[in-house]
Amino acid sequence: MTVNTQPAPQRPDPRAFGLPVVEQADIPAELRDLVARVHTLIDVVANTGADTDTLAEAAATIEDVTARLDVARRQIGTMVRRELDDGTAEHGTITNIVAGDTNPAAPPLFLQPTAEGVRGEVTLGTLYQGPPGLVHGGWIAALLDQAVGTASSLATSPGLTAKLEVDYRRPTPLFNPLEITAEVRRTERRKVFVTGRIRVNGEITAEANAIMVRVEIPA
Ligand SMILES: CCCCCCCC/C=C\CCCCCCCC(=O)SCCNC(=O)CCNC(=O)[C@H](O)C(C)(C)COP(=O)(O)OP(=O)(O)OC[C@H]1O[C@@H](n2cnc3c(N)ncnc32)[C@H](O)[C@@H]1OP(=O)(O)O
Repeated sequence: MTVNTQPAPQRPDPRAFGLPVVEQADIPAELRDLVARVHTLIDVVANTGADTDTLAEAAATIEDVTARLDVARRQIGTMVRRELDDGTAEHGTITNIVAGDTNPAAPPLFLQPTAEGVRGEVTLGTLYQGPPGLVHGGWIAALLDQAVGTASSLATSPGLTAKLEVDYRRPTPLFNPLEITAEVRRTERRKVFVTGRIRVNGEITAEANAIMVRVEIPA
C-alpha cells in the first residue's frame, strides 16, 4: 500500500471555515437517548399495522413533541469532533446521514482506524430496504462513500468524493452484521484513490473504487 506519497497538508480546523464544532463527549446523554428512541420510532412507523385511532393519536402526540423540540436549531454544517480508538481524532458533520451522532435516520455507521485504513460494523433493518430483505443499492453506495471518505480523510486530509464506482457482487442482506472497510491505495496531487468493501460472513457483497479530491486549504 502506498499512502502519503506527498506530505499530508495540515488538518483543517472546521472553525476556520466558520463551522461550529461540538465535542462528541459533550453531546448530552439525553439527546443520544432521544436519537436512539426516534430511530426505533421511524422503524416502527415504517412497519406498523396499528389501528387508525392509534395512528391518529400517535400523529397528534408526535406533532406536539416536534413543536417542543423545534427550537434553537444547530447551524448547518455543525461538526462533531470524535476521539478515535488509536488516540487520533476526526471531524464529521453532526447530522451526517450515514454516521451523524444526532441523526435518527442514520444507521449509524461508526468507523475506526486500522493498520490498513478504516473498519466498522453495522446491521441494517427495513428502513434501508430496497429489494425484499436486501439493502437498497443507494445505501450500499452511501456506506461505501462514508468509508472511503473517512479512510481518505484520516490518511491525508478531508476531501469530496469525485468518483465512486460500486460493484454489487452479491445481494447485501438486512438483519446481518455488515463489515465495512476502506483503504487508501495511492495519492496523486489532490486525488486520493481509495477502495472500500462490504462483507457479510467474510464474503464480499459490494466493492467500491473511489477518487476523493482533497479540499484546498487556503494558506
Ligand atoms: C470545508 C472544510 C472543513 C473540513 C471538515 C472535514 C470534512 C469531513 C471530513 C471527513 C468526513 C468524510 C466522510 C464524508 C463521506 C462523504 C463524502 C461525500 O459524500 S462528498 C459529496 C459528494 N461529492 C461532491 O459533491 C463533489 C462534487 N464535485 C466537486 O465539488 C468538484 O468536482 C471536486 C471538488 C471533486 C473537484 O473540483 P476542483 O475544482 O476542486 O478540482 P479539479 O481540478 O476539477 O480536480 C482535481 C483533480 O481531480 C480530478 N477529478 C475531478 N473529478 C474527477 C472524476 N470524476 N474522475 C476522475 N478524476 C477527477 C481532476 O482531473 C484533477 O486531477 P489532476 O490533479 O489534474 O490530475
